[in-house]
Amino acid sequence: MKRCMLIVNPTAGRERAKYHKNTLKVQLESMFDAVELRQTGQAGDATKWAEEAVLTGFDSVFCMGGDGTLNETINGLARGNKPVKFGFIPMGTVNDLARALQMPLHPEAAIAMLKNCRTVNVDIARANDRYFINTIAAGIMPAAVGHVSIEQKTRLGPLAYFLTGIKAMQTHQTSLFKIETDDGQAIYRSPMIIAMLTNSVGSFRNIAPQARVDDGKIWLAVFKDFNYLDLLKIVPEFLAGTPLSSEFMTLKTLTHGKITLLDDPFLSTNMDGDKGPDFPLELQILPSFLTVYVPA
Ligand SMILES: Nc1ncnc2c1ncn2[C@@H]1O[C@H](COP(=O)(O)OP(=O)(O)OP(=O)(O)O)[C@@H](O)[C@H]1O
Repeated sequence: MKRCMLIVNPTAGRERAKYHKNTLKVQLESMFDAVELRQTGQAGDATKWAEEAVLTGFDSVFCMGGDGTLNETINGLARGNKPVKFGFIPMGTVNDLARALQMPLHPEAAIAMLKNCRTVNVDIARANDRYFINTIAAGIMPAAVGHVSIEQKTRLGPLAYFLTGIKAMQTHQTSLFKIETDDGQAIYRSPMIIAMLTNSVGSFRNIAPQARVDDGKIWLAVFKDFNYLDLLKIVPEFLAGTPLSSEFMTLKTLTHGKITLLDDPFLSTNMDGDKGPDFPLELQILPSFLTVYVPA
């Protein structure tokens, strides 16, 4: 018997799940013998339930929510560590994974897509004792975007994060990072570092446009400090989709590595849009770990 667990965050995406969860359940009932719908009541539920689904022999786990719910569900699947297929209906502000997988961003269209879908294998990565599927970032910009309000997100969408981040960059705060990889170690003073698995970061594709969801690589961007003239050049280019040049960042790939903060013990990280683990970060790619439902 093929069973599917459906995890819904009722608070995600300005509480829109209530309009779509029953349509999704009906669609899943046409694909599986049984569908178990669970609604999260607090942070941590999605991880706990996804792990339970793996350990109790479910065929697939679906989630409906923003990037935070997605990250929690993937953490449960990774902890369970057995092959269980994963599907999701994007309901957040940015939805980087959906963008990277060319999935419809509107919940109705994403549910309809399941009528004609296939699965692909997608990399995830571990950072210390947690897992991510899009990004782990640290520095002045990621710290600022953690404070974007629901009103700003509603009004501006992903642009709310971009504008808040650009404003924060003008404080010119930098941190000293030591980055150790197979190629050796290097020390950088930087306002921001981003380790990413997909080509979509905060909805933009300018940082690592070559990144593929299954390339087995972590793409690490270490940004240079932007002055006012740099920003005048970068912002219009960035909004037009031009890839960011090496004049403004160092981009490298790794399969595993360690990032240590040398001068600021209080810098926090942002992982898939929510608070991530603290430095030092031990990063490890898990190639093609996740089997994900995507458009056929
Ligand atoms: N019932 C609940 N009440 C409050 N918070 C919850 C509940 N269920 C889950 N959460 C938490 O809500 C957090 C935010 O959810 P999520 O990121 O999915 O939506 P979102 O904030 O609307 O999306 P985005 O940040 O992309 O706009 C999750 O990290 C999760 O831990």
